[in-house]
Amino acid sequence: MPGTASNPRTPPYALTIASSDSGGGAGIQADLKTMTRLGVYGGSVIVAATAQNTRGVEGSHVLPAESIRAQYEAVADDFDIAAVKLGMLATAEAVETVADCLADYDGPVVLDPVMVATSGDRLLDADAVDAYDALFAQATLVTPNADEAEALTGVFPDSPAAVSDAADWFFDRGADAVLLKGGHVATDGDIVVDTLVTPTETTTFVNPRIDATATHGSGCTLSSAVAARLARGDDLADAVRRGIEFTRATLAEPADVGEGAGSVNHLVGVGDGWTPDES
Ligand SMILES: Cc1ncc(CO)c(N)n1
Repeated sequence: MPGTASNPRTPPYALTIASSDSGGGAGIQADLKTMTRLGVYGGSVIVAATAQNTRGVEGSHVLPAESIRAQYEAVADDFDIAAVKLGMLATAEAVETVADCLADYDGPVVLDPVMVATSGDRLLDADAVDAYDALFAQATLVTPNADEAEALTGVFPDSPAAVSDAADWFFDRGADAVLLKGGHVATDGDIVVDTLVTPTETTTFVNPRIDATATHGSGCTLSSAVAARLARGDDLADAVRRGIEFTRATLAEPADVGEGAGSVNHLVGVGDGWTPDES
């Protein structure tokens, strides 16, 4: 039901805790665009401001822990947060601060363990990886790509047995579910297999591979789309399926912006955007 000025509608509210990509294709910018496209009101806690474009990461400035905490408290005090997405957390101190902020939060948490940008630049300090352990215990879903899964668990998830072993590593640390993304895994035939694993169930999502070079922002988009669908009340498997569908749409018609490989296109299907009612 559309709202009116005197009787506003109440959209679900989701929060991204992640870092700014000045270029706009990944990070907080991808998260907020995705949440908007999926009908969710998005808020943000900015951990670091990266100086970044489609070619690479030029620099990164991490906010002080008290500023990260103050942003979270301002949001948590005022909004009913229906889901949280976690992206680039930069340092061990920031990871610990976020884990501490979320200790009392009991809604769904989608944790994208961002470590390296598509361009190859590091986004997480090496000594921050151990600090993640405190966050896995709070995660409803962890969404590693195959390289992140290997860096964390020691297992490259390119077979059902390896997927199961990698997932067990996250379960040992208290995660409720893991989505092992297949985009970085070579397959026979042009398909991508993403596998959602819970301690009791395994669901595979098999899709034709999109031959995309403009993949910047795809991981951020998927994890925030899943968080948005969870905020809208989907169960986990539906949220993941729809998150994959939206991400595939943004990959299939990439945005030709910047001199680098380009970005996923959050404007897919938007046309010229909102226009005033001229009638
Ligand atoms: C800020 C930011 N978050 C995440 C990614 C992952 O692509 C990126 N490149 N930049």
